[in-house]
Amino acid sequence: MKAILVLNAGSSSLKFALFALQPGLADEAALSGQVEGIGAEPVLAARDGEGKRYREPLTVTSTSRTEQHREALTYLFRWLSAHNPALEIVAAGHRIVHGGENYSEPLLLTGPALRQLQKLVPLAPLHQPHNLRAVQAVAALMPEIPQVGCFDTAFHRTQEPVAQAFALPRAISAEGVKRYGFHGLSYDYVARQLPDVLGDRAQGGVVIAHLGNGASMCALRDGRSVASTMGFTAVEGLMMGTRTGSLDPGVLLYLMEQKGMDLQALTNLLYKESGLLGVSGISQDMRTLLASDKPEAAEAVDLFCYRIARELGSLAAAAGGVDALVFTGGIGEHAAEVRERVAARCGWLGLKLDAAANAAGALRIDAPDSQVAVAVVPTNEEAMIARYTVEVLGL
Ligand SMILES: Nc1ncnc2c1ncn2[C@@H]1O[C@H](COP(=O)(O)OP(=O)(O)O)[C@@H](O)[C@H]1O
Ligand SMILES: CC(=O)OP(=O)(O)O
Ligand SMILES: [Mg+2]
Repeated sequence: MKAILVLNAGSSSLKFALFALQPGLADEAALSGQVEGIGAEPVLAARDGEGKRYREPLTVTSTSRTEQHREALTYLFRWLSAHNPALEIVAAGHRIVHGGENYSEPLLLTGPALRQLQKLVPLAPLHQPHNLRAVQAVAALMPEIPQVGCFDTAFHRTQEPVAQAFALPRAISAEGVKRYGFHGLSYDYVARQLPDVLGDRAQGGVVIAHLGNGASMCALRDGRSVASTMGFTAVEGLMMGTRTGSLDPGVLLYLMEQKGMDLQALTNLLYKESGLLGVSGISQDMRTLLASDKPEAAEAVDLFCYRIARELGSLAAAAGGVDALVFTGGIGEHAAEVRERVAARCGWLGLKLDAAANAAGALRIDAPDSQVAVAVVPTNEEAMIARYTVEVLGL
């Protein structure tokens, strides 16, 4: 059977999925998984449509993250052809984090488009280079198949100009220095489920919190993005696994002037050394922090939840009121304690959780007398990419 290969390359992981090409493409992949721990000790973990699980460490020859990304791709292609003899890959779809000013729809990746996208690498250093490397690797190994790029920024292009603007001099804004927003494929997928989960409220003011390793929130009205916590790069907004989120820019000036920190040191600080990892000094992984009894871990989790509640207030204003709050992403879907602690700070909105439903990870977790609906909707960026790939190629 023919299949679509989906690749979603992150900073330390390479997620993949194979979707059988059939009428009414299923959200369930025939085979999916990820190579995680790239840059350290990469491991491939996967499961097939029948639920059979695979887990194997990769033997890599290099310790460099970039080199290991390359090795992971080669390993993955070999592994895929050994494990899916019945599936013939006829097209590939990729998550490309930054589409910049020009790309607001999924598109067939050609040489000129790839050169444009390469220019956006400095705007998404943790993602864009790996996304594009995956496209090159597929082109080298399967030159005959078409490849489609799906952009994380695209979903937010419906925002009004005022929501995308920085208060910068006009000449700088005119160069495209504005708020783009990210996690758009995730918001797109979740937004399409909302009518079933929320009924009429789906058309009202809805805030979706995508809480993964990277984390952001998006305000929607009539199912479209009106505002987002992430801006020009994927470092603005919420506190994340290793990223600061919003930071007074004066802190950067201070660190440059008083501590002599240069561009590389500040980039590492903003993207890799801060967030849950930096504040706790223990881990970037929410599971580890929730299980820890160290006060530093508790402080990190508390700041994470506080920042979400603060941003909810801001997004409620942008959306002209909030009828529903929706959690998604690894933390949003699985960490009941985080949802509970965020909700506890949002009582002023008339938001109340049903504690038992929340602990059970139910789809709707608001209490009967809550004025705001609260839901947990698992995201599926890979299924969204597969659908767009089929659409763009007319398969
Ligand atoms: N059962 C769980 N409880 C708490 N946190 C979880 C659980 N499962 C996953 N997470 C957290 O989800 C985060 C990763 O989210 P995910 O959406 O998979 O990230 P990515 O941005 O890499 O796609 C990690 O912080 C991890 O600890
Ligand atoms: C844009 C972004 O932050 O993505 P991720 O959550 O995959 O790191
Ligand atoms: Mg993610």
